[in-house]
Amino acid sequence: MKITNARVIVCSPGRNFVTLKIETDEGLTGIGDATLNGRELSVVSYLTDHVIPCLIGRDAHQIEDIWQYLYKGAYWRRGPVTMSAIAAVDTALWDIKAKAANLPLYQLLGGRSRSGVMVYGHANGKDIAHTVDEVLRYKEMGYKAIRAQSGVPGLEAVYGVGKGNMFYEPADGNLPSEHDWSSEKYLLHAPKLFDAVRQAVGPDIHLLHDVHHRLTPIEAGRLGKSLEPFHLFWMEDATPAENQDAFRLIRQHTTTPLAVGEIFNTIWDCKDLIQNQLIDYIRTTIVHAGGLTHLRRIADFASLYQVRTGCHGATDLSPVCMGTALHFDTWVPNFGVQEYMRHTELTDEVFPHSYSFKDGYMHCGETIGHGVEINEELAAKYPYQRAYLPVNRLQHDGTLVNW
Ligand SMILES: O=C(O)[C@@H](O)[C@@H](O)[C@H](O)[C@H](O)CO
Ligand SMILES: [Mg+2]
Repeated sequence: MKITNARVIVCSPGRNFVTLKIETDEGLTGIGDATLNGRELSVVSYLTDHVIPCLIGRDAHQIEDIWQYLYKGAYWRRGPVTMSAIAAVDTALWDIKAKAANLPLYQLLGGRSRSGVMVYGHANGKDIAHTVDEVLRYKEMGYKAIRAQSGVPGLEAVYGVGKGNMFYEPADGNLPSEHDWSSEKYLLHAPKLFDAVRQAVGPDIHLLHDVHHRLTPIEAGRLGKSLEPFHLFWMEDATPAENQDAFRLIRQHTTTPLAVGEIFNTIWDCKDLIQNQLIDYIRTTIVHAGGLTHLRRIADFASLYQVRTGCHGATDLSPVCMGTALHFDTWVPNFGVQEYMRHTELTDEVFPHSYSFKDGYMHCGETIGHGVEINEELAAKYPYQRAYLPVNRLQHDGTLVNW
């Protein structure tokens, strides 16, 4: 089956999405997500100018060979732009292969390992009382796992605290908006938040928290220790992980489980973390980590060390990524949890899909392929709009820190 054409579709039904569509001489088509929040057009160019010309005429069935060809063939390996572009090709080809086999994608991976995919939702509040209300609202909706974030007294805007109730969208500005930060204020506040949340929600709900790379390793150790009484499911991105060894220091101080990896692109970003058992959950997902082909490789490696998966699932990953991740989650033996931030109704209209949510679990559906399509006519009504993620500065002197 030959690849005859490939096209990039950029749309912005409320936020930007980049989608690759591959066509074949047998009439089968497949789509893949290539969205890289705030840097979307660089992936568009990478695909259009450099990848698509190399795809035409290749056998769409040779997924592994095409993956290696794009990864090794570029000479310049890794990085978010390269790996998101490879991911889009890979996802579209898996979609095509599953359609050719007349099977839902998870069947090609090895079949079903579980009845449903446990997901966590986002409870965000401006203060502790508001976050507690939100956590209870998510519990009411059936969620078994809930991430809690709250505003910090004395800080104006804090990561994870959005404006609306269901749809949190951090890329909010034509230029990056500026937030202020104080680790001291946050470290005093977070244990109070989880004390209140745990008391209100009871012992059975899994609670998660995202630190968004904001602490030093020793501060993260302190936070993890102070959250131990509230038995979190995980503490995410406690410190930046360019230096994977930083997690050793956190580990020495706390038994709070650690998750990291939404910004990782390859197995090399998490190899040391995994083999030294410095983390409990790996957050890489389809789009930013080279597609299903590479994500599967990471997950298999992680399984040797009892590290479980917890795929990134923010709204800047399109429904195409979400749908594909749900097939992966349905199969992967060392599954932990899947993040689920709901897309808006308009986004769901642009990307009709067969996945669904019920009682805290998601189901990838039995549609052949990955089960997500794009309505190109509707997509064309919402052209690209520049939008950046915020930046963060220390409150007391304006030093730029991690957002
Ligand atoms: O855990 C998460 O979902 C996040 O950290 C993301 O919301 C992240 O901020 C965005 O994906 C950035 O584009
Ligand atoms: Mg995160």
